[in-house]
Parts: sequence; C-alpha cells; structure tokens
Amino acid sequence: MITEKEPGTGLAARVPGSKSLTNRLLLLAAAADGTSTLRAPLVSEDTVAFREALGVSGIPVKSGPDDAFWQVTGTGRGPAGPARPWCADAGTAARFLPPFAATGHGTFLFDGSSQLRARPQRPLIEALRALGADLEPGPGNGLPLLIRAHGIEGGELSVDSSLSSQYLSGLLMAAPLMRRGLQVRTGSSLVSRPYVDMTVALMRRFGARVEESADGTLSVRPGAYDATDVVVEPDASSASYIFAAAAVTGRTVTVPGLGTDSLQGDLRFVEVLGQAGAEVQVGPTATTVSGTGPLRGGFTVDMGEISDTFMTLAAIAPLADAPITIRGVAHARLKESDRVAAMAENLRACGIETSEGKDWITVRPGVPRPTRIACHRDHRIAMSFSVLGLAVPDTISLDDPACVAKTFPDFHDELRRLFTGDATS
Ligand SMILES: O=C(O)C1=C[C@@H](OP(=O)(O)O)[C@@H](O)[C@H](O)C1
Ligand SMILES: C=C(OP(=O)(O)O)C(=O)O
Repeated sequence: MITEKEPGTGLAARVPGSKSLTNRLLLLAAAADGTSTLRAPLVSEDTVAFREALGVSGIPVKSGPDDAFWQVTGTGRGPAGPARPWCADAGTAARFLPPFAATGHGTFLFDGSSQLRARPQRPLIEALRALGADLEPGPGNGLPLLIRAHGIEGGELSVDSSLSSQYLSGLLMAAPLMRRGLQVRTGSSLVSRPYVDMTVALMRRFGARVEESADGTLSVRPGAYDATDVVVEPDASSASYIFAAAAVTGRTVTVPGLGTDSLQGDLRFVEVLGQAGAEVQVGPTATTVSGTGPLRGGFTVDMGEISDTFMTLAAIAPLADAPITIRGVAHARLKESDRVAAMAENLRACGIETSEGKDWITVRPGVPRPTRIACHRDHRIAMSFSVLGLAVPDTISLDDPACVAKTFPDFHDELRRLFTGDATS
C-alpha cells in the first residue's frame, strides 16, 4: 500500500548521489558559461570517469572538502581538442560526451572498456553524421570513436531511441550549443522516457529553452547555459536495493532526500514493492518502506521505463507466494550485461524455476540453494542478488562483489550496517 504522507521513523539509509543526475549536471555545467556547483555528487567509477573525461577536454572539475561538492567551470561553448576522453564502463559518458565534443573544435578520440565497446553506439553516430559531424567509429560502429569537431549547425533531426534513451539525452544537452539549436523527433519507440524528462528538466534548470510539441518533437533554442548551483538527489536506482531489503527482511528503512518531487523515474520501483505487499510512504522529502510479511506475487508488471530496477524485483521474486512476470525489458539486454539472460541464468543456478522471452522474464516461488552468482561485471546483478542473500542467509556469494563501485561503492557496507548490524539510526 502507498500513502503520500511524511514517512515513518525508519532506519535512515545512506544512499549516495544519483549517477544519472551527477553526470548530466557535469555535462551541463561544462557547457555553461561560468562556474557551477554540484552539491552531494555521486563519487563512483562512472562519475569520476565522466569528470576526468571533461578534465582532459579542457574543463576542470574541482572537489570541495570530502567531495561534499564539485565545482565545474565551463566556457559556454563546446570543448577544444585534441583530447582522448576515457569513458570506462559508463554508458552516460559514451552517449553524452560525443555530442558535446562535436559542438567544439579539434579532434576527440573517445574510448572505453571492452564492456562499453560492446554496447550499441550506432544510433548516436548516425544522428551526429546527419548533423554534419565528421566521425570515424571503431570496427563495431562504436567505440573507439574519433570526432574531428568543427561545430554543429543543428536543425531538424530524427533519432532512433529504441535501444537507449541516452543518445537523445546527449543530443538534447548539446543542442543549445548548436548554431540553429535542434528540433528532434523521437518516434514511438523511445525507451526509458523518464530519463529524457530528467534531461529536459535539468536543461531548463540551466536556462535552456526546450519545448515539446503534441507530436513529441522536442525543440531546443540556441544559447549558452547559465552556471547554476544544484543539490544532487540520492540515487533512486541504488535505493531500490535498500527498499527491497526492507521489504524482504521486515525492517523499516527511510531514504531522506528522495521524495515526491524527485526527477528520477526509478523511485517508482516502490510502487512495485507496494504491489508485492510492502508498506510504502512517499513524502515530499523522504521515502520509507516497511516489510509486512511474505511477498505477494501473482502479477505481471511492465518495467520498461524503470528497467534498471527490474533485476531488484526479479532477485526477490522467488520469495513471493506466486509467480511474478516482468515485461518491457528487451533493452536491458544491451547494458552492462544481457540483464534478462544474466538474471535467468543465476536464478536457475539457485534452483529457481525461471522462464524468459525477448523482453520478459517470469520467476516462480522457491527457496534458493547456495549459489555463487555470476555478476558479468554488472553492478546491478551483484546488488540485486545481495538482497536475496539477506533474506536467505549463507546462500548467495558473488564472483565479483567489487563491481558495485560503478555506482554504489559503499553498497556492501551499507547493506550490512542496515540489515545485519544493530543499526539504530
Ligand atoms: O540516461 C541515463 O542516465 C540512463 C538511462 C538508462 O539507460 P537506457 O536509456 O539505455 O535505458 C539507464 O539504464 C541508465 O542507468 C542511466
Ligand atoms: C545501464 C546503466 O548505466 P549506464 O548505461 O549509464 O552505463 C546502469 O547504471 O544500470
């Protein structure tokens, strides 16, 4: 059940800043004219890679004491090459930085890990080429990607957003630096729409003029962003593990700073937990989840717009009293791992009856047997199964626990503190 009132007095979880918000704010601040301040940024592999990629592109990011804030000094224009930005495993870096670079000048050679090189980049390359950018992609039509930047005219554009919303987000954030701005059509196949809404909301925070017409065309006027001071919300995707752990252990946990005005679509994961029987309270400035007994299954849920949290649900689904089917997640096969296959493989290894299709997975009730989870270097596989391991102690071990550092470096410590220690506040 969900109530919109101030949350109860649950254990206060320490959830780090949002990766999606932090990396957007880094980009927008880099494109703004002046110095912006990002308060409570996420400090993790993805965001450190992003800030270092800006640094080598001539846009310094300075840290305040204990990384309480980062300060970015932008020029109001695209970056100046030459530069070799390293994107590590970060999809947001590989999709947000190239459009920004293309509005600058000089050469930029983007590269990333083998995991990132394996992820689709073609729709972004085709869109930038349509805008007149001079690009040389690698053999797989992705990274490494050479850009000979000479500014971007802009104008009308169609983008294929059926594989990822990140291409559109990257193009939109660069649009004010394009000489004629951008009028972009996304078509009906756009996935992960909440992330595009996040992009537009933050662009407006930095002074951009963005309009959406009835047919879904997004129009962005040219004109530099204004430097801004922003507080980063805690990461709603990271919070999903904390909320799920409360639901399956019977504890009550509150995440301060994640409330009804959140820009993050993944907070809607708590609605799914409510459907499964947890007690959920979403307040203006905090969200609380309480476990109220065995999980209630017997439903199908489309998690296409919040696909980063589908693994959190799939991992605890064996604890429900009836099967749970998750749909709309075909694009989750193209992320840090083929996430539908990875969840099915690991659940079956646990002895849980699991079936899957192109865009769906069905998990049946069962008691997991001791299993070493194959994380596939995917932080969300590691974190999701760690929650199952809380509910069924001495069952789950991970082949790569450290991969959580991509977005939640203190994950294992925080899970222990909240759910196995005697945390009282
Ligand atoms: O724009 C973003 O910040 C993100 C968009 C989503 O990717 P897709 O748009 O590829 O689904 C999500 O999976 C990712 O963790 C972050
Ligand atoms: C898909 C993810 O990240 P990214 O696309 O930013 O690498 C994620 O964090 O689950």
